[in-house]
Amino acid sequence: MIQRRLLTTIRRMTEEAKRLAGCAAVDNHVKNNQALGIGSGSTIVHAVNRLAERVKQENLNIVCVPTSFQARQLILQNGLVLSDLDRHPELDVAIDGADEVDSELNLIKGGGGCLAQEKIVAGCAKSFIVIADYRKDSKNFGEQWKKGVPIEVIPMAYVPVIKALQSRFGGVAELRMAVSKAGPVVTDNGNFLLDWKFDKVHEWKAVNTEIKMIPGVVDTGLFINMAERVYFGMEDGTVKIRDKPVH
Ligand SMILES: O=C(CO)[C@H](O)[C@H](O)COP(=O)(O)O
Repeated sequence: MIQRRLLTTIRRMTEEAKRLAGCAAVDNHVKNNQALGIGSGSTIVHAVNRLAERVKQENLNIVCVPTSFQARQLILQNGLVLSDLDRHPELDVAIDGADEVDSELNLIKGGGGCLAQEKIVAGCAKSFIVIADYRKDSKNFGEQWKKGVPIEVIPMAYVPVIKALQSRFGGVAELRMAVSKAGPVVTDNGNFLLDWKFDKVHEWKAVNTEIKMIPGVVDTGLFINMAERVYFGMEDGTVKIRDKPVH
């Protein structure tokens, strides 16, 4: 009973932390006449709610490019203007969640399986802003996020890619299985997902490039040197801002 209450309290606190991060990012980065990239996951829901509120209150002229089927639904359900990269290949800001953020502001993304479109959209934005709760804040990858690096692969290549990953970089790579469907998770692009559980801290920029060179790999959940700023919603109700370090 006490344990259940504690779990409910933690869940509520985490949700509030996500909300605070999402609102802060929208309030600080969204201006009139912008084209925005809309990320995927549970944290972005709060950002889109806040965006819809501001668009209504301030009569803003905003178009939104989604990173997934979920993001598209969110945009439509909130009465926002849906666009795409054909019409808006240059975005002012992209806002998205993350599974883990390291001290250099590199990210692991793709826990929700949308990494390929998320990376394309983030790459089209002048500013890529990340929103996350306090559990995502790490010095090195793997400290907080234990599910590995998601990697999207062409279905016919999943076994050779698993073999290549394990022999070149160690660790264990597994095909992500669906929960309410028999068989594997299929991405919005019709591909499979691998979760590569690495067993050491790597030089992530080089590893990302090498993984992308394996035939059959569509993209990785490693977002290296892409995020400009991260908003962390904290347990105490504050928001911590972290900018990309200047070296
Ligand atoms: O990369 C993602 C989906 O592919 C999400 O942004 C990431 O998994 C974070 O999700 P959440 O906000 O639910 O913690």
